[in-house]
Amino acid sequence: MDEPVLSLREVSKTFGVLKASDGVSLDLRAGEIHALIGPNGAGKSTLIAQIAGSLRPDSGTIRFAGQDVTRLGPSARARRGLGRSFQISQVIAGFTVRQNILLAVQARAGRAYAMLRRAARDNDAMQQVTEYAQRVGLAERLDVEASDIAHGERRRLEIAMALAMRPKVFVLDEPMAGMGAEGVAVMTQLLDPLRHEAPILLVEHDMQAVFALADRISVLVYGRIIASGSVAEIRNDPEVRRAYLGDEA
Ligand SMILES: Nc1ncnc2c1ncn2[C@@H]1O[C@H](COP(=O)(O)OP(=O)(O)OP(=O)(O)O)[C@@H](O)[C@H]1O
Repeated sequence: MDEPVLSLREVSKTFGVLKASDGVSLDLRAGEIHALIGPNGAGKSTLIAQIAGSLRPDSGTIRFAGQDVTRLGPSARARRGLGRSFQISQVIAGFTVRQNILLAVQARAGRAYAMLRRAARDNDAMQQVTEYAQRVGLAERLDVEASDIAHGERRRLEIAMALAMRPKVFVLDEPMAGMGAEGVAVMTQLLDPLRHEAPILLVEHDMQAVFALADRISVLVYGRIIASGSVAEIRNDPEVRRAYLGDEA
């Protein structure tokens, strides 16, 4: 089988006496959605920070696209296509939807923020902005400032921006957070086909969405992966039910 796009081996991180990551091994393969679930404080954010490069593991290795990136910082990883592609802070509130997506298109092209005005006259870039907006259902909202759009629209804007960056993997940190059932359904439909553009590591608390989307699920508890398998395997795993899922399975 091909080498996984992203591969963690025995990654550990300790804060004082607390083992936030305790020998975590995890693979993300081409074409898949791999969900990472677990209770609050299990160490999901700590793991994402180590994947993004903003936190250095104490031990273990992180390989990405065939290279050991364990010692690389966030920007070196981002340049290789390992973007932490789903951060709320990445949306600029005072910019319109169009300007925000354009920034992501330009960032991928490696051009600076100062080029924004000139880029606005760049037909190719503007064409791409329109296409990304259409894909996430924001074509009618292009001229609205990001601060004036609804929460669900903002999350869809983040997806458009993540798409525009064309990363080699998507690391999605709770994309359903704060959404009602309808928003979750819309977002689930949006994310579903994305796995074919780049595999997705999906950290998410909404179990309906996880069960609908995941090819594989890993369960993190107290910094350790206690189980990894298909949706059916995880739903039926007695230890997972006890530690996390309870009635939701
Ligand atoms: N910089 C830090 N210094 C000390 N302890 C930390 C630090 N970052 C995280 N922790 C601790 O590590 C543990 C794991 O936290 P983390 O935020 O990774 O969990 P999580 O699974 O993302 O939780 P949630 O689902 O609530 O976001 C927690 O006990 C947390 O208090």
